[in-house]
Amino acid sequence: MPIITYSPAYTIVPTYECFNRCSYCNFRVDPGADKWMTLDRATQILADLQDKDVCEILILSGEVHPRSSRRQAWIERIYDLGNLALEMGFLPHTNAGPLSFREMEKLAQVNVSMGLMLEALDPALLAGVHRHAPSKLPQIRLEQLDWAGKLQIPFTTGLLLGIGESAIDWESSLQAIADIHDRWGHIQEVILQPYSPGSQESFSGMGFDIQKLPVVISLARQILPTNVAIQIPPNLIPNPDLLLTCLNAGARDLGGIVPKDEVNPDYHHLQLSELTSLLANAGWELRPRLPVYPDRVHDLSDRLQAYVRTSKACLV
Ligand SMILES: O=c1nc2n(C[C@H](O)[C@H](O)[C@H](O)CO)c3cc(O)ccc3cc-2c(=O)[nH]1
Ligand SMILES: C[C@H]1O[C@@H](n2cnc3c(N)ncnc32)[C@H](O)[C@@H]1O
Ligand code: MET
Ligand code: SF4
Repeated sequence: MPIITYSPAYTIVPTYECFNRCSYCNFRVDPGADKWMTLDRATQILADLQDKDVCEILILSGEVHPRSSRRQAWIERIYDLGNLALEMGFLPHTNAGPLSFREMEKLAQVNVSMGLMLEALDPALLAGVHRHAPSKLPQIRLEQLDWAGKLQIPFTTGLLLGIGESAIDWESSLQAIADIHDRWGHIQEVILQPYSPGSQESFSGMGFDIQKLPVVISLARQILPTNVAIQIPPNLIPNPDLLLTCLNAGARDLGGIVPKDEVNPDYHHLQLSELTSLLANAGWELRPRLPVYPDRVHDLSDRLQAYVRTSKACLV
């Protein structure tokens, strides 16, 4: 049977505080308004996960301003959380927004893959949903993808669909990702993420017309090199038939299946057993994977490769 993958994951949030205010965000709180995740708390959480089928620790963070005096402590905390996860047998994947080259290099030491959504290139968004989000400048994000390539970090990026971008923009954003991948070969997957309205945000847009997702997947499959997988989030796709149509259009990965989707807390995942039988009935085998794809493991440091080999490798 042809294979569809997912990553058995758990999300740790170093902080929800974020100096950006993307108007579709259901995650952020104001700077200073939450307590950062402590290493003690993370140790407890990870200890509770030891006997569960979890391999990836997704470290997803709100952002401290690059010129804030708290920036360095924030990076240190994210580094320490990654290191702790490794030492406790898990494999971290961090997405903490744009980083300086030095910061990226540092966090790469304790992550088997990292990520940053390109989202969209359309400059119109800077007057729309990204009006108060300096981190979402397209040039900054393209530069991040390029730096990640230079550092040979196995990388996840993607498009956020339905935030006011034009349909032409899907093509140019995908082409930009393909071009960077041609240069460095480090993009392991591209997420096609339908913007999904939640209860906390200020935007309250319509959400992406989910019926169009298969079309965007076909477009992505035409533009992206074959060794870049297309990831779609099953909890944001409201009916099983449409999910199967997306797979037929070329999506091959369902991303992190987590107990709580921190970005879209209003959308729950199906039970793994339900998802497995849904796919099996349509002739697909659902199989767990690591947060680093097999063909990218050789890019990791010896230390990280050793962790990959001895991780709870629930899998492989
Ligand atoms: O559960 C989620 N996982 C998200 N992930 C995690 C992803 O599903 C997995 O961590 C990767 O596939 C690595 O295994 C992201 C990873 C990125 O690098 C960039 C963006 C996202 C977005 C989400 C998300 O909205 N929800
Ligand atoms: C982690 C990634 O999640 C995406 N993101 C942020 N808010 C939403 C939402 N309401 N719906 C879908 N995706 C979202 C952003 O692109 C971010 O980079
Ligand atoms: N702040 C980062 C970004 O937007 C990651 C988390 S978003 C909820 O790229
Ligand atoms: S989407 Fe990310 S950058 Fe934007 S406000 Fe939310 S946490 Fe901050």
